[in-house]
Amino acid sequence: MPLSDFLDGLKDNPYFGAGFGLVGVGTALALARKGAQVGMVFFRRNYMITLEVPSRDKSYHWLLSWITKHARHTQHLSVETSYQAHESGRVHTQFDFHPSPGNHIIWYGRKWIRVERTREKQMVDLHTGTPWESVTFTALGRDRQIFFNILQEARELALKQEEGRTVMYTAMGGEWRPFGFPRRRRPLSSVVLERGVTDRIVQDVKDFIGNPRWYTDRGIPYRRGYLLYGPPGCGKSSFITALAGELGYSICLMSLSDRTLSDDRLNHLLSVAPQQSIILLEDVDAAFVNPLAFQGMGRLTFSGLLNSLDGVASSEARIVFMTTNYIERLDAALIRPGRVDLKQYIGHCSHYQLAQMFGRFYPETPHSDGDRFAQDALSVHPEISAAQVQGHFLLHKTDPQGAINNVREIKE
Ligand SMILES: Nc1ncnc2c1ncn2[C@@H]1O[C@H](COP(=O)(O)OP(=O)(O)OP(=O)(O)O)[C@@H](O)[C@H]1O
Repeated sequence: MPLSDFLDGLKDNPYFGAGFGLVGVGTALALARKGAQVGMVFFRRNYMITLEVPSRDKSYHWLLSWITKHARHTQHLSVETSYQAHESGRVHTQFDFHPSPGNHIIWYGRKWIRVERTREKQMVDLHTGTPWESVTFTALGRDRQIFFNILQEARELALKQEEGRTVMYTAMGGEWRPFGFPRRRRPLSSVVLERGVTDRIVQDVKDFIGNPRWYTDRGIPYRRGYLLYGPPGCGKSSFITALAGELGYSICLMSLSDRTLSDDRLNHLLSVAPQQSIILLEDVDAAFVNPLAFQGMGRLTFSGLLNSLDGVASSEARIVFMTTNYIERLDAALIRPGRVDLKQYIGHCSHYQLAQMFGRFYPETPHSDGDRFAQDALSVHPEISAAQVQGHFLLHKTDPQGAINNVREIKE
């Protein structure tokens, strides 16, 4: 049979005709899909711009706050809880809301912008030990300026939040992360220490910050160490927070009893601490009861700590504050000059402090009331902490006479 007759025969076959039609439709669909994909890629390449910001980038956290502000109506949030328990039993908790992973649409600069926050379950950022994250901004058009504007605005927003505030950083893996929202600066006058103590330390720190040349001319590392010691609740941490506020510095808070801390990590953290910050090592005795004992605890060694402290040097003023309730437990090598240049005992309230605190809390009362309160309180409780006194005042918020008459109850 000639070929043309054979093909005519196939055409007339109803089964074959239907199959041919299906194949045709399938092919057309596949082609259309491919075409759409290619078209989309072409469109993306030529008419859309994207910006990816990985979580390791400095602007990542600024941008999350920016997105929170602009995606105000988003119903999909994730929470970032900052929690810190101190040896003394104090606990800080803070909840920050951010847009959850997924897509968010934002109207900005007369454009719709798609913001995609992704979190990789399989990938971990080795620096911080947290899941790898990124945000990607996609906008129509080819003008990158919009991304510059967003970054700029996010930075300004973050700086504004920090204005007049003290930023607290905490160590996350190998880097410092802001912990909670920046706090309102605490005025130095709100922490009442023994007469002359505040001035002594503030003067010393200001002299240090103001005289970098003195150090460089003599080839001395530009750093200064402070140790505040004494019973709990007497104002060590509060004073350091207020001092940071006074200087316009932030605080990098670290606990040496953190078991994941190694010599290398400590060294690294101290060398990458943000500029203009006070490094605060709280409860230093907790990790170093005895230099031999902690070799089994984590991988931080006593000599590692000493090396890290000695290595802390930069052209920026580097200030390290340590606090402890038990100075007698500290190894002499840790607190020798060069590592600790100024030691200050912050003790139980003196007559002077009690009268001052009374006057600050009840400003409308005469001096003599403050004196009477101080005298009565000390006669009943010779060793009393400022935290206890503050608690007592809070019980008698609007009743100064009640605070005086009930001094016996203070410790309860
Ligand atoms: N000298 C002080 N003047 C005013 N308030 C104080 C003073 N000392 C403590 N307080 C108040 O008591 C609370 C606890 O104080 P803070 O944490 O500063 O004590 P601390 O000495 O650092 O204690 P710890 O040794 O337990 O860390 C804070 O709320 C603080 O406001």
